[in-house]
Amino acid sequence: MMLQALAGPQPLQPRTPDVHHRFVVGLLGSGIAGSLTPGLHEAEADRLGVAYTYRIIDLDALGGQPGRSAELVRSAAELGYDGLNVTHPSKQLVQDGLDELSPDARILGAVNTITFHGGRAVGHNTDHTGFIGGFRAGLHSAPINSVVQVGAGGAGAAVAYALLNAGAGHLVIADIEADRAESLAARLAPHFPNSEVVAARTDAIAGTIRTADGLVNTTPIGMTGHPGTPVDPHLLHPGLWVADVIYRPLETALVTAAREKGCAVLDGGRMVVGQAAAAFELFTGIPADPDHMLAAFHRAVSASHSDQKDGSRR
Ligand SMILES: NC(=O)c1ccc[n+]([C@@H]2O[C@H](COP(=O)([O-])OP(=O)(O)OC[C@H]3O[C@@H](n4cnc5c(N)ncnc54)[C@H](O)[C@@H]3O)[C@@H](O)[C@H]2O)c1
Ligand SMILES: O=C(O)[C@]1(O)C[C@@H](O)[C@@H](O)[C@H](O)C1
Repeated sequence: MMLQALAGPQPLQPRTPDVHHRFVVGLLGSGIAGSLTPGLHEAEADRLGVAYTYRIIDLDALGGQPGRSAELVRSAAELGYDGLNVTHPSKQLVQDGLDELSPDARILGAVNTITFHGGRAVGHNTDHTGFIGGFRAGLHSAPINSVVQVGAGGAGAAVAYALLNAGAGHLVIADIEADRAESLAARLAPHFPNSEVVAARTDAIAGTIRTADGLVNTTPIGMTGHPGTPVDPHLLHPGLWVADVIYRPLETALVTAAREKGCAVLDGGRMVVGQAAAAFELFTGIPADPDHMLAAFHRAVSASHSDQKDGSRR
């Protein structure tokens, strides 16, 4: 399918609210059974008195074929869904099922939110707005003149784009797969002529971290099943803010080490809440409140910890 770009800058285009409508949306991806995003949307809909159903469209349960992503987008449109969130491994693959892409999603080459308004499937990206909204809420006016980012995958692209959009002056991107960092830096640099975006080897960022304003982890290192820290904790210093996008767990080894060093710290919770709040507004046309959604997120995290404790006692 030939994709059209939406004309001009178009951050978020909410639809006109309709109080009598029951919204039906879903999350398309693999390994999503434990995702907290459906619960975040439903809690916000309940709070606002909006009739809302959020379904899981789990590729694993459908035979595990990521190649079906675009076909499933078209099926959801035919079935009357109002929209979809999209996650790994489908954020690129769904694009063949779309009519249009927002300018941001086009630059990022990744879609995490699809709206089906007026018979057109439009791909958006709320990961980058989610990150920067959470960053400003959690770290306030933290400086971004010089930032080191480790990880240049899907989340890394969104975070780098968000930081550059917010005016980052010098952004160093490192990835264990050096070509990923190079291609992300090369893709973003032309869109931000007033910023310096460079790729660096992971073993060559120590000096930059010592003088940087901030460090962001967008690798999976520190999430459940991927223990450790993406950089040597000895490089952290009190003048550095540290952000981690991982939210399972919220308290990663990097977050803990950064707190111990006296760094200002942001965990991955606000980004996941921010992407969900922006997607909710795109789906419904009704503004979501990120603070209420953050509270719902923390309740869900606590509940899942209690379930795990109960399970381990049984
Ligand atoms: N908070 C949120 O809203 C949010 C959103 C998306 C992803 N995430 C989290 O972000 C993490 C990354 O997800 P993704 O979709 O970008 O994954 P991805 O696989 O697309 O990208 C991860 C990147 O990290 C690199 N990497 C791995 N180990 C490394 C190391 N030791 N040093 C340097 N680079 C390394 C990989 O080469 C890859 O390029 C996951 O933990 C995911 O759960 C959080
Ligand atoms: O919470 C998740 O499961 C998500 O996968 C997180 C992130 O990938 C978002 O872009 C998706 O909308 C939802």
